[in-house]
Amino acid sequence: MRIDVVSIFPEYLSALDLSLIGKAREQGLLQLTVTDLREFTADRHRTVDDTPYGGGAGMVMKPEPWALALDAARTRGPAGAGAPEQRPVLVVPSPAGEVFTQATARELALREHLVFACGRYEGIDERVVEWSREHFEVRPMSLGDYVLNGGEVAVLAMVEAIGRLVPGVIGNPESLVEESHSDGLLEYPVYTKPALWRDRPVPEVLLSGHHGRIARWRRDRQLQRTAARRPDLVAALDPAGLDRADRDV
Ligand SMILES: COC(=O)c1ccnc(N)c1
Repeated sequence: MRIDVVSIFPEYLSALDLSLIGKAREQGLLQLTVTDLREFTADRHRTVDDTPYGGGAGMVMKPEPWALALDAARTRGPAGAGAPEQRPVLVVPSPAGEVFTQATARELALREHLVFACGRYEGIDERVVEWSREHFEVRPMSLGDYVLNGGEVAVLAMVEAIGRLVPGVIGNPESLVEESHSDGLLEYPVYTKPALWRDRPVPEVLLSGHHGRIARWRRDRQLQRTAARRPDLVAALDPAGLDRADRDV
């Protein structure tokens, strides 16, 4: 998978040099390039913003630098030989976007080329989004209902959520199976040594070695936790995925 990120604060994305994503880049599992939008300006001050038409507070990001930067990212193309099979996906982090979920991460982890456009100020001139539709699948994307100062933090979260699903990035793919949202439920609580810690014991069943009882206990905890913290997820569950014991929780 190829990932391109365009930002006026490329150093914000240096966290992607670390840990699992950093290692995946070294191993060639992910090709990730971060580009400074200001490289695509033509004036001495490397201007990327201007006042909004129609008035209002703040500044808007100018369209031309973005068009040049996105064209450069697109033609950098996905890994491997030949013309890309799919159009690249242009992800535009925005509180006005579709909500990014684990399902979105799974969907985007299957794509060849993702381009992330980090907006700042009051946002990017809307004509860039319209212009981009010719060569990209354009996806304004929100992490939830709150506002950030720029798209960079959202890109860090999305690249991690997507990148970890790319085959080979996580050493043990088993650990992807039972995590939150993988089956529509929140994950169960986890424990490790010591068995007794500050007068708090580990739940007995987890020490029993009885795999069936442990699986049942974990599933019950998932259902209870999800019902308590995310009733919206319970409402969205497919009843066919619940067995009789689930319904008794
Ligand atoms: C500038 O970007 C944002 O404020 C943003 C991006 C993604 N999700 C959000 N909830 C906000």
